[in-house]
Amino acid sequence: MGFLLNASARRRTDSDHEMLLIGLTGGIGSGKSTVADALAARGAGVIDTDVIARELTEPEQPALAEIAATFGADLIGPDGRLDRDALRMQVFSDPDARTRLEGILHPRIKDRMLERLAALDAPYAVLVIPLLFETNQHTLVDRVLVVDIPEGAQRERVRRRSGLTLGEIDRIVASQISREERLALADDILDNSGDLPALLAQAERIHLKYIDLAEDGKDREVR
Ligand SMILES: Nc1ncnc2c1ncn2[C@@H]1O[C@H](COP(=O)(O)OP(=O)(O)OP(=O)(O)O)[C@@H](O)[C@H]1O
Repeated sequence: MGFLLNASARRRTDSDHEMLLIGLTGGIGSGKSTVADALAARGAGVIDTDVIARELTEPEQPALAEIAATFGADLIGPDGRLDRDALRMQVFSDPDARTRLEGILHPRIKDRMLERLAALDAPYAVLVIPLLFETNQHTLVDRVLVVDIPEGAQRERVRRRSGLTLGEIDRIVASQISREERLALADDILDNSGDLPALLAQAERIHLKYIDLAEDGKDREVR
């Protein structure tokens, strides 16, 4: 067993992997995908739960049939594809609906994530989980890496990319854990208030740190 002696091991509860597990999270538009791509390019094993959620709701997938049965067949277009915006609108302001949707997707996401994790060959693994704290999945990982962004820059970047209105962005931000709470729960923080090169330089440093931690874990295993 590796990683039992570092501070992060306190999180090792309902999961027991040999590989160092990093949970990567942050608010909407904070830069999670950018960081995940940079770490993957360095050799980290990256598993993105948003990507898995999209795969699970492709046409013909069992989860999609369950979503249609629960939320209405009109969410599926004539091409068999899920109308993600319509579903988001339905669950966004309705906590019960949101819980039902999570009940359909989360167990499947977790299964697929663990399956991919078992197949990874990498020095450490990064699980990209946007709602890591909100869904209590920080108990799954050894360390939590938060990408932090000030609210002004966050609104601006999301607006530029998504076409959401500022009001819609504010509602999404308000539905997530606060920036302060997220930072308080982080083990490692990347500050994305600067430009892209500044973020990538931090990603490089954290990658080297994780390589070291992964090596330490292996050493303890051997001893
Ligand atoms: N430091 C930066 N300077 C300028 N643009 C940036 C910076 N970091 C990220 N971006 C841009 O901001 C947008 C959001 O970044 P990214 O997609 O990595 O965030 P995310 O946290 O994965 O978003 P989401 O929560 O929507 O999945 C992207 O268009 C990205 O290229």
